[in-house]
Amino acid sequence: MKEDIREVLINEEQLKNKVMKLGKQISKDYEGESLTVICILKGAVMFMTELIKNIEIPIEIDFMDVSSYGNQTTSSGVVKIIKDLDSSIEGKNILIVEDIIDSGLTLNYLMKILKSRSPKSVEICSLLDKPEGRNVDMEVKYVGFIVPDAFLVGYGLDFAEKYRNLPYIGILKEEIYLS
Ligand SMILES: O=P(O)(O)OC[C@H]1O[C@H](OP(=O)(O)OP(=O)(O)O)[C@H](O)[C@@H]1O
Ligand SMILES: Nc1nc2[nH]cnc2c(=O)[nH]1
Repeated sequence: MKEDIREVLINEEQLKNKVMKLGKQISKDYEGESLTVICILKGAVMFMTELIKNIEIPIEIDFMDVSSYGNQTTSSGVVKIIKDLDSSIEGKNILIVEDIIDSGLTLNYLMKILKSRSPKSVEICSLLDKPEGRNVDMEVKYVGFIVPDAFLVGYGLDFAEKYRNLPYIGILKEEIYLS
């Protein structure tokens, strides 16, 4: 796997520190409130499990799986729900946890669906934000790192389902996804 990585963009230490900081901020912002954390499968799994260890208020978790990329490196623009939430979110504070916002199409679609279910509030926490890729405007309350316009893998992010278990965020060599 390592030989397919052009450069380590964010190392384990940087990830750990940032996740800790985000967890503290979320704990402070939702103090005295209840919170449901929604993990968007599969890319956000590693981030979400680390993040919730750093959230110090009681939370519930739920999972949703949507896909717009398939095995491609650019969004198809068509977002498909593969797995919906298990529970109702009516009247609840919702925090959507994502690994990356690129075109914004996935979250734009998700926000519309979740807001139509009458939650008390919905906010987004994304580990990575790639503003150069954006096709739709998106308000993101919590962002870990602003990243350049390159295809990233590791810490949950994949290319064709591979590299998710790398403990850092790396830039994938172009010859891997162009071949
Ligand atoms: O802002 P966008 O351009 O919509 O891209 C962001 C989405 O792309 C990735 O999901 P993917 O469909 O690859 O599924 P995965 O999380 O299961 O890898 C990522 O996890 C985000 O959900
Ligand atoms: N793995 C991965 N998935 C993405 N989805 C949107 N942008 C990216 C990216 O850079 N890497």
